[in-house]
Formats: sequence, C-alpha cells, structure tokens
Amino acid sequence: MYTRYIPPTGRDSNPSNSESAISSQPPQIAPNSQPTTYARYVPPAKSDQSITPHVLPTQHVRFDDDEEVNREEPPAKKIKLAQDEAVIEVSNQEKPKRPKKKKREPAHLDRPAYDSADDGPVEQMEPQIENQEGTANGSEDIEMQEVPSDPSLQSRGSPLPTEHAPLEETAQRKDRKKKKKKSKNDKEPSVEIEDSIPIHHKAILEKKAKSLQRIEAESPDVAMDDVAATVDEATRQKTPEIELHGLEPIPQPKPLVLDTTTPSYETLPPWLASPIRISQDASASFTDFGITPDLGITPGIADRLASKGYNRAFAIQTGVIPLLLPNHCKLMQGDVLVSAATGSGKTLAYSLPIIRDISQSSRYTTRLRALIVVPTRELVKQVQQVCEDCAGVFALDGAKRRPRLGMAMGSQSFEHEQISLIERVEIYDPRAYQQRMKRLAHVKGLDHDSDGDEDSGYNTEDEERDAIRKREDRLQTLPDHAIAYKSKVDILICTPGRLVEHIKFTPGFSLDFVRWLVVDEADKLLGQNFQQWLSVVIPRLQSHVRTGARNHKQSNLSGVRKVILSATMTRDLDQLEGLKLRRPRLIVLEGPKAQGEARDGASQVEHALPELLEEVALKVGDPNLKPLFLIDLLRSNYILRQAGAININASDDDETSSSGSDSEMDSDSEADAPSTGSKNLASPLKKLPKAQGMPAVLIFAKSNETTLRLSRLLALLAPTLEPFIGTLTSTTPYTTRRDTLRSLNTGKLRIIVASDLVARGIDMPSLDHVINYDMPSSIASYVHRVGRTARAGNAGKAWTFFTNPEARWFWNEVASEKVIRRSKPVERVRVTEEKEDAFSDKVSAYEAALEKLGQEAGQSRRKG
Ligand SMILES: Nc1ncnc2c1ncn2[C@@H]1O[C@H](COP(=O)(O)OP(=O)(O)OP(=O)(O)O)[C@@H](O)[C@H]1O
Repeated sequence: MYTRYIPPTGRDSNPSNSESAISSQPPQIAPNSQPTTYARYVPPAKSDQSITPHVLPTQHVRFDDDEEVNREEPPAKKIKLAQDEAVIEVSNQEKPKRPKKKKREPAHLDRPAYDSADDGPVEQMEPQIENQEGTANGSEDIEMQEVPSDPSLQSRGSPLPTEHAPLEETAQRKDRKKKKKKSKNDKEPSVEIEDSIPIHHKAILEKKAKSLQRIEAESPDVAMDDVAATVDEATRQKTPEIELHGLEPIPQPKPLVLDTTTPSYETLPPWLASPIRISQDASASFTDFGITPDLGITPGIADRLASKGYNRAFAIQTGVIPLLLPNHCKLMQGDVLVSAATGSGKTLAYSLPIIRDISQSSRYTTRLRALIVVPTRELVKQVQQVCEDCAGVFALDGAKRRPRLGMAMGSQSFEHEQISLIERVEIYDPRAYQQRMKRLAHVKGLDHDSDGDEDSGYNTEDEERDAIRKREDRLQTLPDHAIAYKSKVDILICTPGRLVEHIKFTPGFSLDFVRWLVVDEADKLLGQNFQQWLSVVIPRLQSHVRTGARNHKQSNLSGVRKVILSATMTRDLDQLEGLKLRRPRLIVLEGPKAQGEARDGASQVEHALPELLEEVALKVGDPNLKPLFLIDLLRSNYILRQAGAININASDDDETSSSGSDSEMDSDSEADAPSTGSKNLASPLKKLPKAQGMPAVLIFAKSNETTLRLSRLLALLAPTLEPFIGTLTSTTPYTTRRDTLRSLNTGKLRIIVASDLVARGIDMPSLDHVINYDMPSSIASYVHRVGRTARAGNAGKAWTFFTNPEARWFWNEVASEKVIRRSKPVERVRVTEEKEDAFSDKVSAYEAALEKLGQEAGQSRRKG
C-alpha cells in the first residue's frame, strides 16, 4: 500500500473527493528533499518494516510541487508527455497485463517533471492496474486509496509493491534498469521491454516509444543528442525500403510554378511612370504664370504677345511655361520632357521662358546661352521665327536686352555661318602672345626633333579645340597681341550635324556659357543621333570651365536645363540616358477623349492626335493605278469640289468622266477593316479649280524619287492643276523649299507633293488636307504626317491610301485606339466598282503620261 500524489485542489474537478483522499492518507513530503523529476515509488530501508499508511510517508512516492516543476521544465514538454501517457493508458486498457509498470521506466520518462495538472504517468497507470485486479472502478477518488495487497498479483509477477520484499525487489529492479537506461541510447527501452514483456505487447510499446521519440524530436525545447538519434531511427523505421527491381522512377523536372503575382514595383522611373498630365481643355492667361509677377510674364508682355496672335496660353503651355520660369524650389528646376500632339504649341511653350530668362542678362555682353536643336532646316527657320516674335516682345520691355538669335543649318556656306556666329578680335595681351610663341616654337621643334615628351602647350583632352588652336596660332597678329573670340548670338537654333561641325571647326565657338538645351522632335534626334551629336555636345555642357557661367540669374540653379519635346516622345530610357537628365519631369498633354467616353482616368496610350482631325482610309485595288485614285480624290467633292473651290472655266474636265455617283457602293470588303462607316468617292471634278478658295493639300510619298515622279505625273495627268502644285524633297534647294512653303501659306500653291522632309514640325496653318499617298513607315511617322493639318485648334482631314498587303498593319496598328488616341475612329471610303472600271478608260492617258515622264527623265539625265 502506498500513498498517491494529490493534485492541487484548484486543478481537480472534484475537490471534495481529493480532499477526503488526502485526509485519509496525508502525504508527508520532506521539505528539504531534492525534487525528483520522476514519479516513483521508493521502497523502505528495511524489508521487515511494517508498511502502514501512517509509517510509509517517509518512504512514499515523492512528487515535485507545481512551483518546482514550473521552474525546471518548460510546460510545453510536459503537455506532450501527458498526451503520450494518454496513448499508453489506452493501450493498457486494451491489454491489462503486468508489464504496465515497466512502461513507466524508460529513460525518457525519467526526464520530465510533472505538474499537478498532468498527474504524471504513475497516476495514469494506476487505475488500469487496479481495474485489472478488480479493486477499483477506474475513477480518480478510488485510485487515491490504498492499493490492497493481493498475492495473486505477486504470483503473476505484478510490480505493484504490496509488501516489503516485493517492493524492495521492484525498487532494485527499477534502479538497475534506471542505470541501464542512463548508459544506453533511446533504442534500449524497446529492447528492455522485450525482455520482460509478452510478445503481443511489444508492438504497442514500440509504438509508444516511437511516438515519444517523434514528439521529442519535434519539440524545439529538446536539444539532446539522444533524441536526435532517436528521430533518425524513427524516420528510418517509418520509411520502409521499397524494392525497386530496376524500375526506379525516371527523374522528373520540378513542376514549373508560374509567377502570377503582379509586381508591386514600377519598372520605369517614377517621373516616367507617372507624368504630369495636362488636360486638353486647360487654358490660362500668360500673366497667370510665375511665382511672382516679376518672375513671370508681365501684363505688358502678355499684351504684346496678344498682338502677335498669342492671346492665351494653349493647354501644353499652361503646363510647361510655369516649370521653366525662375523658381527657387529645387524640385521645380529639373529638366522637362514634353509629349504633346502636333500643332499644340510646343514651340512657344519653351521659347517664351527661355527668351525671358536671357533677356534678363546684361545688355552689353553677348554669350551663347541657349541651344535649340531641331532635325531639319525648315524647322530651324520656323523656330527662329517664333523666337524672333518673343525676343521682340521682351526687347520692348524697358531696359531688357533683346536676345540675339543665330542659325546653323547648312543653308549657307560654313565660313559664312562662322562669321555670323563668332566675332574674332585682336586684343593687347603680351602674356598670351608669349605663350602662343612658345607653342609655335615647340611645334616647330618637334618637326626637326621627334621627341614628343615635352608638353606641347595644347590641351590634348579636347582634340577639336587643340586643332583649332593650332590653326589659330599660325595666324599673324600684331606684336604682343592675342586673338580673342566673342559670340555674336545668345541663342543658336541649329541642326545637330551643323552644331557638331561648329564645335569641331569654328574657332571661339564655345558652349561654356550655355544654360539651356532644347531638343525638339527628340525621338528623331535621339533615335538617329546624327554625327554622334549627343556624345559631342553633352560632355561640353557638363563641364564647368568658368565658374558661374551657367548660373540662372533669378533662381538658385546652376547648370544646363534641358527641354526635350516631341509629339511622339520616346520612353526608351537607353535613348534618354544620353541626355544626362537632371531631376527630369515628363509633361503629357492628354489625348482627345473618344466619342461617348468619359474623361476620368489617365490614358496610357502613347500618342495622341489633334482633337479636330478627321481620318479617312481608302483602299487601292490595283496599286499601279494609284495616281488615278489620287487625281480622283483630289477632284472629288471632298477636296477640290468643296464649296467655292471650283472654277467653272475648266479646261481639262474631259479627262475626268463622271462614272461614279455618291450612292454607289463598293463590293470589296476587308475582314480586318473595322465598321467605321463608309462613303463613296464623289464624281470627279469637271471644272478647273482656281487657287482662291481651293483647299490646301499636302501629299506624302515614300521617297524623294517617288515624290518627284508623282508631282510631275499629276501635272501631266491634270494640266489644269499644274500651276498649283509644288514639290518638296531633301534634294530641293533650300531657297526653293522656303519659297514653296511660303507660297502654300500665301495661297499661291495649293498642292504640295513632299517626302517625309516636311513630315515633322512644319507649321502650315492653312493646310486643310494631308494625303498619305504612300503608307508611312511607322506609327510615329503617321502621327507627324497627319499632324501637319488640324493644328492650333483648327479642323483638318487626313487621307490614307492602303493596298491589300498594307491593310492589316494599318487597321491593327495605325487605326487602333490602343496605339493612337483620337477623337473619332478612322473612317473608310470605298471606291465603287464602276469608278474602278472607269479608271481603265484613263489607262491610255496614264500610259502616255508615264511615257512622257520617262522621256523627261532621260533628257534630264543626259543634261546632268
Ligand atoms: N498661345 C497660342 N495662341 C495662338 N496660337 C498659338 C499659340 N501657341 C502656338 N500657337 C500656334 O499654334 C501653331 C502650332 O504651334 P507649334 O508649331 O509650336 O506646334 P507644335 O506643338 O510644335 O507642333 P509639332 O509637333 O508639329 O511641331 C502655330 O501656328 C503657332 O503659331
């Protein structure tokens, strides 16, 4: 008989029962005894000592109290062990046999300390044993009573200590096993069990041992080597070896896991990913800009602008001008990139603030302070005209300086241009004269003695400047005089090629004072990088040879501000990288909203067309007959037959039979053409048009040669139109080009046949129609070509001929809303079959014209 540990009353679900059990068998716990971590019966010292409930307390089973347990062991482990014991309990109930006592003895059961809540393994084991003997019903209160000494138990080898001798024996056996366990690894318990446990219990006990091992291995608190070993063993036992018989599975690639997550980061830099968007409806007075009136456009200047036709700022100007005006906020002083539709007023948007800035400079010193780079001579001239307007406006404003403008575009000889840009003077400077003599002597010395070690006196870092200086040093001057150079212009408007030539070959041409760089039609200039102009220009703009030379007078900024513009602005960071932008900001003029579309979100479409531009596409069945289609279109009531555009006194109307009618529909249909509505070509023109009241038409052909041929062919096929036809190609002399554009604007010429030379930037305010006789080579080219009309808020119409092979690209790319933002879809005009048949009547005239064209070409070749 022995005494059981009674859990604290707080934990017991039936405190009264527990208390009664304690009062009948009060456990005597030695206060100073070492707390054991293992619940175990301790046999008395002498075997003959009578065992009574009142004597036994000194020898009875000793349990730790809660506090001690809590101090020594983490609770997590105890809970796990309690669960294990529950497993054991179930097993024992199934097989209530003698070896149950032994199950408490494996080494891993020695380690944990038990708290009262768990009751420990002993308490859980006891009821099962008592149930076996029929002395208890398994309930907690009965369990706490003395266990009756039952000889039958002893006879069956029960480990229950009912008398001294068996108790002693049991204790000794336990001690022996305990020692064994300490010296053995975790596998031993099952071996030990094998010795004394019937074979049918082995499986259960092994299972228990394994589960304990597994739990201990899983427990982060257990870091003992033996547990790790046990885990390995358990794992080995868990995964039985499979006989493969050479049928091992073929190694398979890892299944591909597709990453469907949307990146939370932007691949573009923030300034490019989230540009400043300007609504097309925006408008403002010029006096609204500037942080203070004197740092902006004063009312006086605004009045003068109005007198030049600039009454209010256009939408893109409301975004760009304030950013380029003086500002003390660093964030407002970075480089500016502008993407805005053709004809939206980008030229004034940059020229006005730049000229305003330069007009604040000293009236007596001229320095090259701004470079405006554009791709063609025509554009140089056009930008110069806008800048002249602005310069005049500021010059009139009291003491302000009138900025001087220069052009470099190759329209005149290089020497002439040099003289127009740089002034050469001789100044008295003995020191400079001596240095120059020294350099010359050194170079002469090198001619005789090739020892090149000595410093030549030329700065070899800039080869172009070295070469220029060498040439200049050879020039004769007065004694003790040196040559000095002065810029004659404040602003240089130039093509990139000519700019590079001046940098390399014009003495005194320096970019040291430049504080503005404008790159108009940037995508073209960056994409083609004429003469590697960027790598020549940008390093010279980054150097700070003279302190303060690049200071912006009215703001705390030093360095070159760059303004980069295009209607088809590139987002290619590789291209933009060459510009070495500082704190860039992108301003985008929003495109027109499509019909029925609410303008709520920002459009992601890259290009936009002017709001009042109408686009029409026209299929050409037989490409060989394209010139006839063109003449037919020109004479249709869409163009020359517009109200007031017909001269009754026609003379070549016999060539234009009225074979078609407005109601006739074409039978051809394209699967890929959107249902954008269709019209028929009107009857051809019967009367000769006269210039007055005739709409202006610009016809684009794909090359210089095609342009020249088409222009002549038109004149041959429709002689009455000849006086109104002009031609523009890159081979056309500059003066002829200039005169041709001027004639179009004055109304003298009505039809210009041109190559892509004038596709970009050229402002033709009176242009009503653009005809893409040949398909443009790119979407950007289409945007620029059709953008020659419908400018500055005016209406305009663009026609595009497409052949069968071109149809898919045109409708899928050019006419797609996803690529180009437009207010209306592209309309389709069908040519009736009758009309196409009627063209066959004209084929003979066409062939005759072609023959004549061939003869003329032969004559000009012989002349040339
Ligand atoms: N504020 C204004 N008020 C009236 N007209 C203006 C204003 N600003 C610009 N314009 C006119 O608008 C027309 C188009 O301007 P500009 O040539 O600068 O367009 P753009 O945006 O540079 O076009 P592109 O991309 O084709 O070069 C010009 O005739 C110009 O005189």
